[in-house]
Amino acid sequence: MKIAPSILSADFANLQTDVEKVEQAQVDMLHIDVMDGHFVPNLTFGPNVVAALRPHSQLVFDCHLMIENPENYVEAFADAGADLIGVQYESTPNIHRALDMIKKKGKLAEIVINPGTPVSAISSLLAMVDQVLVMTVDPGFGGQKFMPEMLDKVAELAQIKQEKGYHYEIQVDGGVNDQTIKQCAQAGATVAVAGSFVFKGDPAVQVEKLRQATVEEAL
Ligand SMILES: O=C(CO)[C@@H](O)[C@H](O)COP(=O)(O)O
Ligand SMILES: [Co+2]
Repeated sequence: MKIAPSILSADFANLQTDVEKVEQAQVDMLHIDVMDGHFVPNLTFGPNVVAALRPHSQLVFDCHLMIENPENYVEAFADAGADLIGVQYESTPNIHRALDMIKKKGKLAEIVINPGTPVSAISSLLAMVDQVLVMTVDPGFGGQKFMPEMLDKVAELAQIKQEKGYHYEIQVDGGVNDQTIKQCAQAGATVAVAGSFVFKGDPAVQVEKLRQATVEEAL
């Protein structure tokens, strides 16, 4: 299981330091939650923050765009240094165009589904994406409770991937801690985002707890 700390719960006054801490913990990617105050009732970072962090980290930057009409911002995030760009299925009538633009910019493309969206809604997009993100909370805030009923969607995506020979990673995001990550791994998730759990203590210790939990699950 890959680990992707979300900087939504980092210390915004010391963002560079917190990014360096998770990088030293050898995590697999850095999850950057972009919110516009329209698609979700919260505001966070724009491409300028991504560009500011880029020279300070070698990590894969995984930008989770919780914004309306993300196709208008794909280029800006790609140019700012995003490696993987996630767009919410619910955020635009032009979801295929948004994914296509990400790929044309040479970046990894991710489709994200909210708790109310079934896997069947994105079946025609699965062949083209590098990652599918199953939200395990309603998007907008860190520190919410994990929704175990979303795990059926993770299992469904794992089965489709195997049957069709698709290559996407299956990411879970929201309420992931050293207990819920075990259920995610069991259902077939391959990448776990964790914000409040990682930054509520020493990130190195917290990341190790997540790793240990998935190792135990595999035994
Ligand atoms: O996309 C989101 C929230 O909308 C997430 O990436 C959160 O940042 C996860 O936070 P925790 O639930 O792990 O605290
Ligand atoms: Co996120």
